[in-house]
Amino acid sequence: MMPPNEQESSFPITPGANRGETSPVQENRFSSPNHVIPCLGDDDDGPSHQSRQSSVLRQSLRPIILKFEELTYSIKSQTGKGSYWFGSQEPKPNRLVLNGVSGIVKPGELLAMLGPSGSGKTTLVTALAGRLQGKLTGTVSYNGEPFTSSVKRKTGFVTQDDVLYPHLTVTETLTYTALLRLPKELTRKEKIEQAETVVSDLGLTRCCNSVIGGGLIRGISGGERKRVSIGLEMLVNPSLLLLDEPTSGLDSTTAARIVSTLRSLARGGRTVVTTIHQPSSRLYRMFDKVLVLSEGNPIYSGDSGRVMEYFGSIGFQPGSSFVNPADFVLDLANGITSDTKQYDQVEVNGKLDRLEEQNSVKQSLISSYKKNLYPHLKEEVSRTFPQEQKINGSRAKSLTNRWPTSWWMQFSVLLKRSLKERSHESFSGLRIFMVMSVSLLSGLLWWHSRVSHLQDQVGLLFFFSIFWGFFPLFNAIFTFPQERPMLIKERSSGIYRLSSYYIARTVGDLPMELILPTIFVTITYWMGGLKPSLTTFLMTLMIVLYNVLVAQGVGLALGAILMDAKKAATLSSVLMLVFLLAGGYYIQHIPGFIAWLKYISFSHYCYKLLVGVQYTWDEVYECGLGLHCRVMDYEGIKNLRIGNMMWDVLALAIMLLLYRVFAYLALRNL
Ligand SMILES: Nc1ncnc2c1ncn2[C@@H]1O[C@H](COP(=O)(O)OP(=O)(O)OP(=O)(O)O)[C@@H](O)[C@H]1O
Repeated sequence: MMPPNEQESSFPITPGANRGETSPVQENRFSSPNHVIPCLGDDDDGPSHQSRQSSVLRQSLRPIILKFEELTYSIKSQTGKGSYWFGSQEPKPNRLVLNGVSGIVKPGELLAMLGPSGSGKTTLVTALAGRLQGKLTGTVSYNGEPFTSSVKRKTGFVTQDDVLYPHLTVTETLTYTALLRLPKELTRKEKIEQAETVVSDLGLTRCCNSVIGGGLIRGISGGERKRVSIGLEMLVNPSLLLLDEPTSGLDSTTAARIVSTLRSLARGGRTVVTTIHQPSSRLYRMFDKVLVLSEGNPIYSGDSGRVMEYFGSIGFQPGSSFVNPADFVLDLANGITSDTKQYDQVEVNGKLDRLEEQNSVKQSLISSYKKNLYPHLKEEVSRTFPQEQKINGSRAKSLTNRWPTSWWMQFSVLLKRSLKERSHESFSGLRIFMVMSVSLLSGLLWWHSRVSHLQDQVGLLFFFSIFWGFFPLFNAIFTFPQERPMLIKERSSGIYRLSSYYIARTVGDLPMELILPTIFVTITYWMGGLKPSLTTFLMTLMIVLYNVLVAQGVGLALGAILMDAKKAATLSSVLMLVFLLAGGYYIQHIPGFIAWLKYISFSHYCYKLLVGVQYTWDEVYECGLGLHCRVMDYEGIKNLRIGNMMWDVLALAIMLLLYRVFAYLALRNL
């Protein structure tokens, strides 16, 4: 038996009639405590009184009419033959992914894009969200405007893959985003309340304190994760909501709940567009309009309830009267007209005949669309609606505020979020154990080394420079490749400046990056018998920390430029090996033509500085029985050419700045 709610709204004849039956207030099932979507099957988890007052499912204040006309998008096909360097390269033909797709979606409507896998649904919804890279021809307009930053802020886009931080809880995820996305006119308290409202409206109350999870971390379920993703977009009460396969991988009940939420959001005056793979007939009935794609070509665009009537009118009838309309149109989009007929053909004529017939069915459907549906659609798209003119007035005002919050607010929220998300990593027992054990082991190996064993002592100083070059560099290379999806998602929604993110992200790593070397140097310096002077110890510590910051910058730059942790790790291994060899400890007489390598090695400058502060100019050591030599005349130290140490400090300062600028510029090009 179908629930009464769904019976009432099944198979609308026209979108207008469909909306006429149910006003936004009636449709908003979630404004009633009995209708909140439960979390993990919790049926009595109703929203609070406060959330009912300020529900995110409330009416949208700035409705948007979305129009798209003759959208065409092609990509270069990969032929796989030849390569740039070897053999001749065949010219790559362009492959059409979208071919003349048009449509109109008005506030209050829920449009579903249907089509077989690879038919171009994701490409189309990404284009409508203003995020498609490459050359798109045709026009997309939002109340007659192109995709401006003000439209961007009124648009919510939920991608197929949920991009969420796995270690944050549901509430934390929504609260941090609320603090970043909601305008500065709202107080902190109001923003937090808005996040709480989303938690309760989307039925996430029960799992609000559970971590999101992902990968190997156990967290909330797939359906809950999808609702969190929708909730993140709902925080700003978007006028236009675009979703890519929000129900994929979910059971039918959860999928129905999500589509039902989308319908409620549409009924609140929003324009909602979603792609969907294979909806059940129950889900199909919730859509107002459908757009069916076949290999990038539209074959139907219009009311969901008129699909069967339309295809019947052009000679395509379903095999049985109880067929799910979605299954029927998906078969047609694949060129399959009727199950029985199709399978007979396979057996009798073989694969080639079957493909030919499918192609001819698809061509016939494309021509029928152009002849019967497109002229009406074109006329509707070119018409100007009263709502469009009304909203244009607010454009100038909304364009003046490019960012929802101040730089400082963005920085402080991003810093807190980064510290929270990465606390498990920064303060991981394994990292602390590693540093402690290496420091104790080196302390024991160099136990109370004496100046007379000069080779050993400078070896310890060189070890400081190399170990604290490798370790921070390797930790830093993963930073941006790991963060890439989140950064792209949040930056394309115009939530924050790159500078506030960049500084927050690098500052967030500093406490642990600096605490660990401090512990290490403290233990190893005194155990290793280096100069027992507090000043020399503190200067040694400062130099090591300085080196850590430079190495971190190199790691960040490599990660940001390559955006691939594996490649960056390989490159940094080569780089560190070069720095190790050219650092001035192992090879004292590097051939002139390659001696420049040491000047680009930050470990070389660090090593020079460490030796420079450890020994004074007139310091002597026992270089033979009863013989005393000047430390500075020791072959390994003499070749370092220790002079004015300010030059070494300056060289490191330039590297510190330069590598971080490189990393920033690489992120700008993401
Ligand atoms: N950047 C790209 N590089 C190569 N091929 C692409 C690219 N973008 C899209 N395509 C191709 O374009 C076609 C349409 O892709 P799209 O992801 O839009 O399809 P879809 O209908 O969403 O598929 P699915 O339902 O499986 O997600 C596919 O054949 C895909 O391989």
